[in-house]
Amino acid sequence: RKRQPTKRVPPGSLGIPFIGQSLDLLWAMRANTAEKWMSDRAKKYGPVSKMSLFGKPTVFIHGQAANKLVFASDGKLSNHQTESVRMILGDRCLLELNGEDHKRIRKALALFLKPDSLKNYIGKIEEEISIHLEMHWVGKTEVKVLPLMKKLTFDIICSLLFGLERGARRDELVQYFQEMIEGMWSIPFNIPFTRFNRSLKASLRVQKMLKKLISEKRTQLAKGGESSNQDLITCLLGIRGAHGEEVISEDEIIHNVMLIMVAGYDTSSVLITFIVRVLANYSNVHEAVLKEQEEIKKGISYGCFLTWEDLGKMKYTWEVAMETLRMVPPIFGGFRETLEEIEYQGYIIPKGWQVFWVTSMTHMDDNIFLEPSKFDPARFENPASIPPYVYVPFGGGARICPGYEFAKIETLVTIHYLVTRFNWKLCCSNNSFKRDPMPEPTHGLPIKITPK
Ligand code: HEM
Repeated sequence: RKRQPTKRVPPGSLGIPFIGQSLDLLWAMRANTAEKWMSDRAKKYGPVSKMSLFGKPTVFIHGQAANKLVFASDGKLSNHQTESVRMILGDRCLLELNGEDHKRIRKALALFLKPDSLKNYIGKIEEEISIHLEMHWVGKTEVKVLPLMKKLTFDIICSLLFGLERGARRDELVQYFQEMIEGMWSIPFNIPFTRFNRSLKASLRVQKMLKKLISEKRTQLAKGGESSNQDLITCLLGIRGAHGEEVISEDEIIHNVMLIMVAGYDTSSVLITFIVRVLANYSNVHEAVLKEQEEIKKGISYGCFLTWEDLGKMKYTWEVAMETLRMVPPIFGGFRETLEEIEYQGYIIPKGWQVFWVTSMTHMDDNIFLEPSKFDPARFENPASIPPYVYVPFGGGARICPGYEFAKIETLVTIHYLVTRFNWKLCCSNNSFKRDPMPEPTHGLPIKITPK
């Protein structure tokens, strides 16, 4: 009788209980060798391997088929964040929801984040950028780009998404918020004086502030005070069911507002910072971006804002952004959890295990992108030529980033103002960066600037 081949879990080691390979990966991220660490594992164990990350057995898969499995198998995989992310952001945020609940909240967020709504906010974004440049760039000879872009994107989020004006309250929120995000990718030991413990405390303070904000917005809404150009919180409070009841619970609003803060702040600021670095490193790219933006500037009358049509003309600038995202994706990768035992490439992935996908594994694959280390925006001249599930800076499938258009608008408008108002060069020749977990250029990318 022929023996059935026994199914095997993938090769690899789960390492020391609970800690596994978490510290190795975090160290590699901080040394900017995480991509190498992952590809070394792939060379050693093949396309599917096991390890233990952030307290859970994990299978690392990569390549086009792996991305397809992660992004298009909603019934077999649930979204799953590490324990630290769940405890800090809350269990009602989109990242933790699946099925109907996930659809309901995404639909609500899309009401605000869809291009038709965002079109109305370009002026408000420009206003924040103008104030930012006057305060932090004009009259300076040297600036650090990353911290400034973080400040700018946080201000844009506060103004557009929360309707929170400049002042002491915004400053207090940013301080707690920064403490909160520091422990998101850490081992969830809730022991005093650890990063994780500080993050949890800061998360409670942020939640308290948001509760108060929501209560104020609810009162305003009841008085009929808000109508057009509403902020995200007001928009979510305004969604009503058949009997006039609120459809999104208060916890859901708080947890998702915190998620949007996190998801929208670090990502876009990193993208804009790395575009600034690209423009300093490649004069031909800088010239082409400047030419495109100067043309658009000529068409804007004095005192008027950029329009949706103007953004549509920024084709080359967006190709530069896409190539920057290919080479330095802000999101390193992510996790899913198996809802049932899955068979993949001859191995089984047991129920309840984490599946780990990594963005750069297809972005830097020379079978997909020729000469992947070369910066070449022309790869994106015809986006339809890029095969599915290989270019994934915004993820894919049902969980593809809902903030894509928002990120695109703030990036294009910021770059428009930076290139048309300033010249710059890098202060340090060191082009390296670390991940924490977002990419951070050395010293936050100091540059010397001169006004045009
Ligand atoms: C350059 C900027 C950005 C990048 C590269 C980016 C990247 C991503 C990626 C890769 C995912 C999917 C993660 C997964 O499948 O596990 C994601 C999800 C998400 N992003 Fe973004 N993002 C950006 C900006 C934004 C902005 C500006 C917002 C909000 C205003 C936002 C909100 C979200 C949310 C809410 C999710 C969760 C979606 C879900 O689970 O259904 N992102 N983002």
